[in-house]
Amino acid sequence: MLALEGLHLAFGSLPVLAGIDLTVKPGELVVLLGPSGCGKTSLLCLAAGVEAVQGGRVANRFARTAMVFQDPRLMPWADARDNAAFGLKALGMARAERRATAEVILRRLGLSIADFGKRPAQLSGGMQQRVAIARAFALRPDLVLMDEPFSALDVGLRGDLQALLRAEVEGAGAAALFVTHDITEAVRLADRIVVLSPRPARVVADLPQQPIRIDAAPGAVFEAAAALLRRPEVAAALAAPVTTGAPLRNDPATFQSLGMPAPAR
Ligand SMILES: Nc1ncnc2c1ncn2[C@@H]1O[C@H](COP(=O)(O)OP(=O)(O)OP(=O)(O)O)[C@@H](O)[C@H]1O
Repeated sequence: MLALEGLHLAFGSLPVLAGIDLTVKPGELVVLLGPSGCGKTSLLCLAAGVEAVQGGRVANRFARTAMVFQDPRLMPWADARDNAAFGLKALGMARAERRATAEVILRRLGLSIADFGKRPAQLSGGMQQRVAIARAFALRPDLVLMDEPFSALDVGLRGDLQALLRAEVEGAGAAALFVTHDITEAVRLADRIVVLSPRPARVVADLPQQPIRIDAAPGAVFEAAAALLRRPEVAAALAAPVTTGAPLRNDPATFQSLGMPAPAR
């Protein structure tokens, strides 16, 4: 289990986290949803141990933690296969086995054999992000920390990668803490959604979700997002209009206000 207890963080005089309590249990996909700049990346860096704890406690009892960033951070001189295999050398795996392991995961994530030998500059943004996800899952992590890994991608591609990511997390039996400011992404992925307030961040809601089938109609995603926004504390944290009691119209303008495309009629 990952347990964050009473985390406080400030950068100089700027308070960023104001007492965060959060747990991630084995096998659970927790989405951390909050407005831009509220401190989500900082929280993830504390959980990963790359930011020093100032106040509170981080206890990570998972055996192996991997991280995926918004920017794929691939080695520009290495091909897709060597990038995906990057962490395996440190585990003492021989080169042939590293490459074979990377190929299996790259294939699962939608790369073809013709792509394995390409360097990042020869791959699209979406393919680069697939390689970054492969690099993380090649380690066979039991916890994956993800910082808005799809936010630079266009909407259609994001849907594909969300589906692949969920399959990968479930296939590995891993737990995941996934940061986003996109409510539709949150409802598509989460077993649990933890909502943060604007900076300094506090947890305003911690809500179990009925996971939506990844191939569900856009209307189902809309309904789940709307249900979340009917909670005043969530709407306030995300600076969305409070929708309590008000009928949500199933029209393109309503979808647009939620940052998602309207479903095809
Ligand atoms: N190393 C740093 N030094 C000083 N200020 C920082 C540092 N890192 C982050 N900040 C500030 O802390 C606040 C929270 O940043 P953080 O990146 O954690 O937010 P976020 O919720 O991930 O934002 P976004 O959704 O835009 O990615 C921001 O105001 C940011 O400018």
